[in-house]
Amino acid sequence: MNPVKVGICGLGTVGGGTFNVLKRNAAEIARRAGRGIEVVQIASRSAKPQYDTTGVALTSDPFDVVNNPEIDIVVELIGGYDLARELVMRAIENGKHVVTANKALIAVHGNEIFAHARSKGVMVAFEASVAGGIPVIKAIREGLSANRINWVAGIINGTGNFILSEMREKGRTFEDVLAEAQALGYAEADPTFDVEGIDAAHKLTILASIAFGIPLQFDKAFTEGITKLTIADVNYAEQLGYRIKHLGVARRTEQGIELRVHPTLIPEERLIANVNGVMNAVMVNGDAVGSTLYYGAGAGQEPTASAVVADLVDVVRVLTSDPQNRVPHLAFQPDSLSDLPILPISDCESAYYLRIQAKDHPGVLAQVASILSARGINIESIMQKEVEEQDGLVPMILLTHEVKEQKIDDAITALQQLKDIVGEVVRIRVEYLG
Ligand SMILES: NC(=O)c1ccc[n+]([C@@H]2O[C@H](COP(=O)([O-])OP(=O)(O)OC[C@H]3O[C@@H](n4cnc5c(N)ncnc54)[C@H](O)[C@@H]3O)[C@@H](O)[C@H]2O)c1
Ligand SMILES: N[C@@H](CCO)C(=O)O
Ligand code: NA
Repeated sequence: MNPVKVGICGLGTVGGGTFNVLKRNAAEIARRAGRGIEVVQIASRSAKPQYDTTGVALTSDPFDVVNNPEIDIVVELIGGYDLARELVMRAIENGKHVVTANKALIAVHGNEIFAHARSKGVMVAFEASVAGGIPVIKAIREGLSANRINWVAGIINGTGNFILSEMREKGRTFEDVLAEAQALGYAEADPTFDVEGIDAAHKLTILASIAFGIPLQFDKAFTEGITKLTIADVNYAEQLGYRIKHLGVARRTEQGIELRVHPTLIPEERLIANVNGVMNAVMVNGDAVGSTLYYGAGAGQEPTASAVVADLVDVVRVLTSDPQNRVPHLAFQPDSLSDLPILPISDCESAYYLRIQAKDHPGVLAQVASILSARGINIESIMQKEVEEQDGLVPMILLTHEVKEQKIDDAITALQQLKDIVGEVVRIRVEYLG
């Protein structure tokens, strides 16, 4: 089948990321979508963009993209309210499906955009608009559709969380960290949107609509940013056992919906209190499922592109005429499953904790180290305990770097043959999960 033809408006942080991910993972994406996805035109302000756009038509006018009869899906990544609205409405008018990362656009003009899209029978997808790469819209809309949602609460601005984390952990100044967030491509074009809570309010508005089934009502959101927070408050909160996080909260009450973003004290033992840097996390509480938590990068080039491309795949799947292929059971189209082998445990790689019981003789440690190093196993750390009263043995605890299981098996066999080592070597696998 012919590839689906896509046009991108805006080749900045997210546009560049989307272009790169589509190119790099083209084969994998086609296996999931059931068709190739080809970028045929890009509207960019720069005549010579920093990406390899060979074979792609470039234009400085984004209306060329939304009016291009060849294009099936328009990806709007320019940002802002007015031009983006005009482009998206025109794309819909022209019968094109739309994917956008623009939360300002959806929160403020979404009701009108969705009505127009319905009348023209096209899709508008916007997963990247909330919490960047975290598929939280999909989780609420699809995975939690059995529930009456009670509340949603989340850290939904990456720039703000990055600033608060760096200030707290490293004592850096607000201005210094904000400048870095801008350089890293996290911040909005106007960073007051990030630090005054406007961006978080846009996102919360979208989450509340999806959670409670209400129209988008950004103008009703209570919005307070992080600019008035002081290090003194962060420290006092910490002494009381709390972290201060900038949170968006949407809660159903008997009287109506709370819709508010502001700095919030959260008990430090909560998972969400430990979400730092540019990471975002959204908790959703439903009457059947209870509390659930979604975590990941809330901003940045490729994390955001991840969500944009996933929306493209969703649209392409719906476009296929075969209902069987729309949502493949195993995520990949059945005729695209690959025959990658499943590895036996001996070929799996991890780090290891080893506990050895040794006799209290000189030179045991050197023998242990030489057995490990002969097999290319690097030691991360060693802890040797006092002689244990009862049996006169010395427990020796080692952490290794990552290595294939086969090598550890060999080493354990060799260690157990040493005359100064008693009993079995205890082995527990270590995963750093970074
Ligand atoms: N950066 C992130 O981490 C992130 C994450 C989620 C969502 N978003 C959203 O994605 C959208 C894009 O953000 P970004 O960070 O990529 O911004 P950006 O400023 O890096 O990119 C926007 C691009 O659009 C171009 N542009 C502006 N007007 C244009 C015009 N008339 N014609 C052609 N090109 C034009 C700019 O030159 C720029 O290259 C925004 O809506 C933003 O809120 C960004
Ligand atoms: N400026 C936004 C981008 C992601 O939406 C943030 O920092 O979270
Ligand atoms: Na998302």
